[in-house]
Amino acid sequence: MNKVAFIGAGNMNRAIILGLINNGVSANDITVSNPSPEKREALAKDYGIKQTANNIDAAKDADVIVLGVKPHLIESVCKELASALPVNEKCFISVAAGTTMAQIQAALGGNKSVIRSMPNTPSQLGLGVSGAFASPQVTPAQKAYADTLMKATGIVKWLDEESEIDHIIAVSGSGPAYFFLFMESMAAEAVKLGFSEQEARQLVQQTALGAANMVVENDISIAKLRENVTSKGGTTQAALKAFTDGGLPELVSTAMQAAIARAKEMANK
Ligand SMILES: NC(=O)C1=CN([C@@H]2O[C@H](COP(=O)(O)OP(=O)(O)OC[C@H]3O[C@@H](n4cnc5c(N)ncnc54)[C@H](O)[C@@H]3O)[C@@H](O)[C@H]2O)C=CC1
Ligand SMILES: O=C(O)[C@@H]1CCC=N1
Repeated sequence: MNKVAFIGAGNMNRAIILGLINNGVSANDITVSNPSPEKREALAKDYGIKQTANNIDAAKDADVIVLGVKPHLIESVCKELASALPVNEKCFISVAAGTTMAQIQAALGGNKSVIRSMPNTPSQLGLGVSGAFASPQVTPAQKAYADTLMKATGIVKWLDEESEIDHIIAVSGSGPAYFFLFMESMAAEAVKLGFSEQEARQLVQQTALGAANMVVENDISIAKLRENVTSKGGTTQAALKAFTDGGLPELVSTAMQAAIARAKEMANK
């Protein structure tokens, strides 16, 4: 079991493909399909993987098929593949938010091997997080192979309940965008303070990188790391008071619950 097809050459599949290539998966074992040529051709040119406009051609020799199209297209892509391929022999990994196991299996024509995975875009750096929930039909060999694939892009958390996928979405699937918004806001203020856009980006990205690495490298709580920056009566305390007075912790909770609610709403379309 070593051939993998990616249906869709968009942001998420591209991030996973880059993660796999950077971790030594052979380009010969990877095929990507996408209706329009630009993104799939760029992937083929840059990384040597195979590409095609035809989903069935991409998937026919694959052991694992990663479904990386927008949620509203997952069912039609599954029906297309099931109409032409022996889907009992394959393992499908859907990365879509808000498309349920039941919907995917029904579109594939029954109880097939399906894994719902929720990755995130830092997968392209090998720094991704993937939550994964497997249907009972997934064999131990398929699960082991899917685990290896996902681990090439970062850490993997296997889930016991499908509903936990929505929680992974709220934390790590959508999570990079929360940090990007925060960094954008800091950079915009840095520009207002007189730094050039390039300087502002450099200051903010290095601060974020340093803070994230301090969390990774130090075996102490994140709260303690925050306290270590916060001199009593000093500048950080003044800034943090503005955040808490403005309701930042509650707002983070509201935002994450909104992501969960939206995932459920998408599933009930
Ligand atoms: N972008 C992210 O950070 C994450 C996205 N996801 C999931 O990944 C999936 C894809 O999202 P993105 O990559 O952001 O979207 P995207 O729009 O960047 O990529 C989707 C790609 O699918 C292609 N496509 C459209 N119809 C197709 C078809 N019939 N057959 C093959 N390819 C087709 C499009 O041309 C496009 O290149 C979604 O279901 C989303 O929920 C999951 C986790 C994180
Ligand atoms: O925004 C979305 O719906 C997808 C799922 C998680 C990240 N991007």
